[in-house]
Amino acid sequence: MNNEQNTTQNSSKIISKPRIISGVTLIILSIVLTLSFVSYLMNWKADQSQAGTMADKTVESSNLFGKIGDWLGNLFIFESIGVAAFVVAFLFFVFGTLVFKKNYFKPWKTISHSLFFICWTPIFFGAVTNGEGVLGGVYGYQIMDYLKSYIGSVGLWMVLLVSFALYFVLEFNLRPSSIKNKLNDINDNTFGKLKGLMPNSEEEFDADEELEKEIVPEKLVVKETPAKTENDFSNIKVTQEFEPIKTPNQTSFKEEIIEPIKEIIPEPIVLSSTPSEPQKPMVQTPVAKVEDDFAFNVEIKKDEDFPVTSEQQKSDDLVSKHGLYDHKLDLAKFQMPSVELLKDYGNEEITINKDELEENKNRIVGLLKTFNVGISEIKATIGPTVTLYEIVPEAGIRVSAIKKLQDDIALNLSALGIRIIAPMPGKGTIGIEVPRKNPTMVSMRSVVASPKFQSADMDLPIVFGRTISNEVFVADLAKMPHLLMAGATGQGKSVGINAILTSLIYKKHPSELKFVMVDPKKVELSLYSKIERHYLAKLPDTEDAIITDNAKVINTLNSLCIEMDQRYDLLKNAFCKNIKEYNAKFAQRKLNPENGHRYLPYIVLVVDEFADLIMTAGKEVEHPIARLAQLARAIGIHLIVATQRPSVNVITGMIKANFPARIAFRVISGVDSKTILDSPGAEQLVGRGDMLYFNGNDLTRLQCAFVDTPEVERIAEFVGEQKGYPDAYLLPEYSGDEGSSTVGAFDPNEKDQLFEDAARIVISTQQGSTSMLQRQLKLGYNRAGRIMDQLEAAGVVGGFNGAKAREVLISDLGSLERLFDELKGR
Ligand SMILES: Nc1ncnc2c1ncn2[C@@H]1O[C@H](COP(=O)(O)OP(=O)(O)OP(=O)(O)O)[C@@H](O)[C@H]1O
Repeated sequence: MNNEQNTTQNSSKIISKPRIISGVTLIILSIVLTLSFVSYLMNWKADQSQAGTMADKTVESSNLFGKIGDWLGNLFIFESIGVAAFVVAFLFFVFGTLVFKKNYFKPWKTISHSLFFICWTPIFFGAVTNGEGVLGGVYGYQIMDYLKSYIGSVGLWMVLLVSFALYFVLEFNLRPSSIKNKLNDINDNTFGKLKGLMPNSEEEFDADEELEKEIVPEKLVVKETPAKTENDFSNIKVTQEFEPIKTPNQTSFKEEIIEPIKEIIPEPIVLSSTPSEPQKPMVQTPVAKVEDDFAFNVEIKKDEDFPVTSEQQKSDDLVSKHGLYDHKLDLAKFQMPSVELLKDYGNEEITINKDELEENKNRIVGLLKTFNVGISEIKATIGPTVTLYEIVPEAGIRVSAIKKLQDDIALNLSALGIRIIAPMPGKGTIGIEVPRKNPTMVSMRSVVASPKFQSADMDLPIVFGRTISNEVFVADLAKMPHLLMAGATGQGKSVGINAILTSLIYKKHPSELKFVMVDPKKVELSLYSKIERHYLAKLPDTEDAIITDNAKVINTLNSLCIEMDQRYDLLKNAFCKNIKEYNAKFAQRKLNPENGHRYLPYIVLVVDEFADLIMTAGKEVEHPIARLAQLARAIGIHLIVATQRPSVNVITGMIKANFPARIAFRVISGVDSKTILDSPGAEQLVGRGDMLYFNGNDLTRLQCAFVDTPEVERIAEFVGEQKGYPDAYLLPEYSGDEGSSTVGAFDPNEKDQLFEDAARIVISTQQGSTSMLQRQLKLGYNRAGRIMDQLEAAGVVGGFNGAKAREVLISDLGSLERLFDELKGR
């Protein structure tokens, strides 16, 4: 009471008087009720016989609160809910504390617990006592009786037990795993540690608690003074530590208490027998001992322990019902081409011509001598086209010194078409590549059939040919992620493109890969038109999938940009980082096709003569190409761009920056080689598929595999004759600067926000170029194209003019402002 009053006084500054009064009243009421109930339970038999004698002064009640207490006990306990009446008293107390804004109890939790016990306890005691006594009250007995008559004794008990179990599960959120955890916690309990010491009487229990308090600081002392010596430890008076718990039961305790102390600190004492030795961390010993006594439970959460989202459940159900989505299903019977379709060019084994080897060796050694480069070792590796002579210079000759001579040596050997690599990357040698007199042809058949290619686990595997050590060379286009090919005419570029396309067709199902082919020469890729409905992609409403008209290339490239943007949106909505993740998610049926999701095939854009395209369409082509090259990697669009003319106005800085992987066939000059590879060497190649492959880091000399036109034809026919899709893969429609497109009347309501800015830029620069708008206003191609159309409709610029910029129809900004006013007035 005093405490309560104190509390009340302390908080009276912030709690209003009525609150204090009602809070105190409620708490007093709860105390009165509790005492009345206790007293009633002790005397109910005697007091009940006096029921109804409230007004009679002569009749005395034995209840602590007299007749009122008796009446309260009778009302709440006997006539109502039996011992559950205590819960009512408790609720009064709870409300009292709440009035004082004390949150000892969580109100809703307490009320729900209380309500359960107010309902459940009377029925339970009613059933246990079968109505005898007051434990269940009249209410308890009657409800129990009612239930019993309907569901029988067994049913009644089941209801009681199940409701009790449910209460625990729901109120305490009990699950088997959490029960297990709780049990483990109990195992870990400190009382468990002192299992053997558990006292029997309550007194002993209290003493044990004291012991716990004492042990904890003792442990800390030990931990914090690891350098203690024997003398130090002698200061620890075990008996003193436990002095406060000396009770009448001390003797029995003493034995038991000292035992754990011995267990906890024996080692440090032993250690202290060698005082000079630094003390071992004593912490370890007690920990180890404690572990001996207790089970150490480690719980590893399983997948089932984590909540399964409804989305996941849905996809799991779909997968279990239909299996994973199979993108090949539309062309389930499609047969991949067999190696037999490729021509067997006979023996491809490398023959060693010893005379040739000797002659070359002598020539190299002789030449190096003239430059005072002594050789301590020379090794030859014979490849299909060239033999690599690796030279280890004599001791004292630095590779850097030879490197300086590189150009002189190359000049002297250039007549032979020799390439010098000084030093060989990663080796302390100089490499000299000398062409073989009788090179061995590398057939496409041999490389396609090679285990290396057959087992290549890559997204877009390409088998280029063989390395200088006759090894099959396979690379992943998806990782490059785009490829620039250059080489003088007749050096094997077209064969190289065919080798790439053939590799991909041999490895990829039509549902996984689509080609967009641009062939300004009109004849190089025409063979592939047979596989239009299998492997090609095209713009809607176009007849031929293979694009030979440069004007159409711009539309196709812009359409690819739209496809790229759409794919990025799909990936974003699916929370995927790349096409692989996206397709895997789609296969697992986690993406709903009704939301636009679809299986995304890789798209490979092949441009056979890029120089021609740049010359005719200029920046209109360069920009979408650069944009695709910059962004398309993650969404599975890869570019292969080939050119005969590796000049800087074709292979611009922008193109080069976005094409880290490059191939150079033989070129005319070292300058061309530098343009493609950033280093000379391609001019020393021997042609006929001899090539250098640069992956951004290393330069590798390769002999490109040879695939002849009839072979490509056979493959195309084999694929083309099989059932294909109804049409080629349709790219998104592009309604940009098309020559044929007609631009409607100017609609001020549909005017782009940047319309006026764009018009001012066009007038001040007098250039009607969409790409210029893109650059200046930092717009996407599509939006810039739309603005250009609006400018045309408003009469600012003229119509589409092919590769050239549009004609600007207004000469000065003043006239433009007048036009704006006029447009506003419309
Ligand atoms: N990998 C190769 N192995 C053997 N011979 C080859 C190889 N590549 C090309 N050749 C030979 O070189 C010739 C020209 O090759 P290709 O048609 O590929 O050259 P190109 O660079 O495409 O020429 P252009 O640019 O004029 O079309 C082929 O007909 C073939 O005889």
